[in-house]
Amino acid sequence: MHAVVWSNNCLTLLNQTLLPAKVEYIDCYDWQRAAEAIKRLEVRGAPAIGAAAAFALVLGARAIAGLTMPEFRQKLADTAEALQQTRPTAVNLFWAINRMMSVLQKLPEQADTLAAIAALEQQALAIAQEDKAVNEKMAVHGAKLFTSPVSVLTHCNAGALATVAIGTALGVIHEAWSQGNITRVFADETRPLLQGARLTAWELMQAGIPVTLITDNMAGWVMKNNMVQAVIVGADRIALNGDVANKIGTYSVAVLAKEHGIPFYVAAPTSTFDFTIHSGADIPIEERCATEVTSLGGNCVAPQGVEVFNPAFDVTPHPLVTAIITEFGILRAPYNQAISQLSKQCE
Ligand SMILES: CSC[C@@H](O)[C@@H](O)C(=O)COP(=O)(O)O
Repeated sequence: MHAVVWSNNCLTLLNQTLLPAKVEYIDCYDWQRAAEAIKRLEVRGAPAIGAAAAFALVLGARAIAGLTMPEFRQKLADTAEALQQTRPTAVNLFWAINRMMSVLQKLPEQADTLAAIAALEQQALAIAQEDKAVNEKMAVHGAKLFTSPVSVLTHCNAGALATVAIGTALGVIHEAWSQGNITRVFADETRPLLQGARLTAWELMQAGIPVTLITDNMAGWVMKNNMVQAVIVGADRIALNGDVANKIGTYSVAVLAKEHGIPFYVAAPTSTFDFTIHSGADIPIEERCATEVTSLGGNCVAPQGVEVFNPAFDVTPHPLVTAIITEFGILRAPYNQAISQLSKQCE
């Protein structure tokens, strides 16, 4: 199962809006289709969005190969700008686009558009390849947090479907489970779009990891009854002070974990850290359309015309975060220090 695949100048995306009912792929031959897929959540999850946007830029570059180099640069900058508009919260999108555009700055003076396209493709492939390596390192570091068999709870989907490889939080779960230290995963269904029910439950069942699906409002009761001993989630953007933006509902889970004395872990690669913002207050929170809340499985579940608030993400304040698992190791409070140290390692 691969969420993002690049071959023969085509970006193939597993259509996550149809899972688990249908396993269908979308072949993107132009950047516009890839951008549409990001907006519609056909491809979703912070690292997967970043990789998809990188390949979308290669598609965009191929379409304008015949332009002069100055025109090519300008047009590709417009494409990058349009891709940045697709989803505002996951910083991996901006990180990947910036990495791609920096390739153009490093080209030799005499480089033509074909050389530029080749360099862009190499960079997109490197972004995808690195995500794989980073997932594996996080899994190894994160598994060290689990030294005896426990049940864990997760929210949304931070698995293979959200990345290029094994996932962030689910990568850690997979590794700890293979070491005998995770006995069961409780997956929040994750309203409104049910990434937990549709994607996480499906992924874990495919991997043979015991999973129990619960609705979001059951998490507190599950904790109260000692049915989970840790929470582990992914992230879409982490500020310098350790505040974590992730799928809406994550904040509630973190508050519940604190109340029940359960550790709350976040697994995220360095591409999910925004080293330019000081706190979660600076993280743009995507708001999505009302119909995601007023309908369920295509059926209307609310009165026509009701006012709706539909933030796709929330911010968990850093005091609620027990540890952040990265490819470089485990970060703990004080996060300001740990994250500024991390930013130096990434330079
Ligand atoms: C490794 S993915 C981490 C996050 O991107 C994930 O938890 C999440 O919130 C995804 O939201 P989505 O709206 O499905 O893109």
